[in-house]
Amino acid sequence: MISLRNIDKRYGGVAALNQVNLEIARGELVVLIGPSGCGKSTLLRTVNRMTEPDGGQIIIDGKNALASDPVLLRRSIGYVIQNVGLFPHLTVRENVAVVPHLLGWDKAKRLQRADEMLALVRLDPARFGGRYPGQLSGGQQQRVGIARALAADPQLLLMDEPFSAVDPITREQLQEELLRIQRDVRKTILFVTHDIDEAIRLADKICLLRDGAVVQYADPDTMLRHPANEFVARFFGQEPVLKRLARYSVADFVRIDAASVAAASAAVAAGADSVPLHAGARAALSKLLGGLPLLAVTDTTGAIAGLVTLVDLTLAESPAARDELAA
Ligand SMILES: Nc1ncnc2c1ncn2[C@@H]1O[C@H](COP(=O)(O)OP(=O)(O)OP(=O)(O)O)[C@@H](O)[C@H]1O
Repeated sequence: MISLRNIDKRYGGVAALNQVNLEIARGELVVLIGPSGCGKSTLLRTVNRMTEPDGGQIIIDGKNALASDPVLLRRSIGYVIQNVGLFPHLTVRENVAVVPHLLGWDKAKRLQRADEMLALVRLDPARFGGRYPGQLSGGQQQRVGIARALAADPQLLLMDEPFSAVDPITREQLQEELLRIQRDVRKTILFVTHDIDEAIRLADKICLLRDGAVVQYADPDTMLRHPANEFVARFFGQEPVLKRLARYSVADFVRIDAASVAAASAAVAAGADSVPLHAGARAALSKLLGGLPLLAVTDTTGAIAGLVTLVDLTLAESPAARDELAA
């Protein structure tokens, strides 16, 4: 889908990008990560030519992107940034319909498309479509940003720290939504973040940059288990097994046999804490590390579905550990 070949970009004496090579397959979600100033945003922005590289080739779907009209190229690529950049004087529905409008779709079609996209990001079009961006929370605005980026059905989506301006709980919800949307619509996504857990949770592949160059490009498991060098190992830090938990939810570990459901019900009746099935495994782990023997797990209706324990999350029962044993 995308081939970046020998991309160079210099600002004065600084090499922001230095011979970057990257192959991204159709439908893959690739996260760019690395220390501040390593070139993540610059690399992302060369793909839609908001930054023109000094050298190298960008091939998108077999076409030379550096030879195409940059305005048309940008319209064909979805783009989501940190503070969304919604137009304050347009309604939510009109904001989502901006690119279809630029592409000349007729009004009925583009408004219908906007409503479909709002529903996709779980904003009720009847309730939110007519509001103005200033009447939404930060997380809701971010959802509108995603709906807008998807409105013209681009195959490629560029996301530059899209979730970094929201609180941690909203951020987790948005990550969950993005994974769900990705299961539904499968786009090729290039995603910049500073957040290691976010990278591990979302990425099919992580590209770790340093001083404008690619240090390692691999799936998160490989990156954590087989860091290419000391820099990669230090960047991802301690406890790689726990970090890999970021990719899993409580549903991957829950015990649902009758005895477990009974034990969980008794624990809740005695005042024990619970987590929903879709909660992240790391969130459950931090509760358990607070000294709880078990956590009850609830389903979408709030009914008790089973339980998880510390052992479930950290030892051989975990999918991560099973992978390790199988490897
Ligand atoms: N317009 C510009 N003019 C001059 N230097 C620039 C410009 N844009 C980026 N740079 C420099 O290029 C390098 C890479 O910047 P870039 O913004 O791509 O890094 P980043 O990894 O996205 O950083 P951060 O994580 O801090 O957002 C940095 O040294 C930066 O100072």
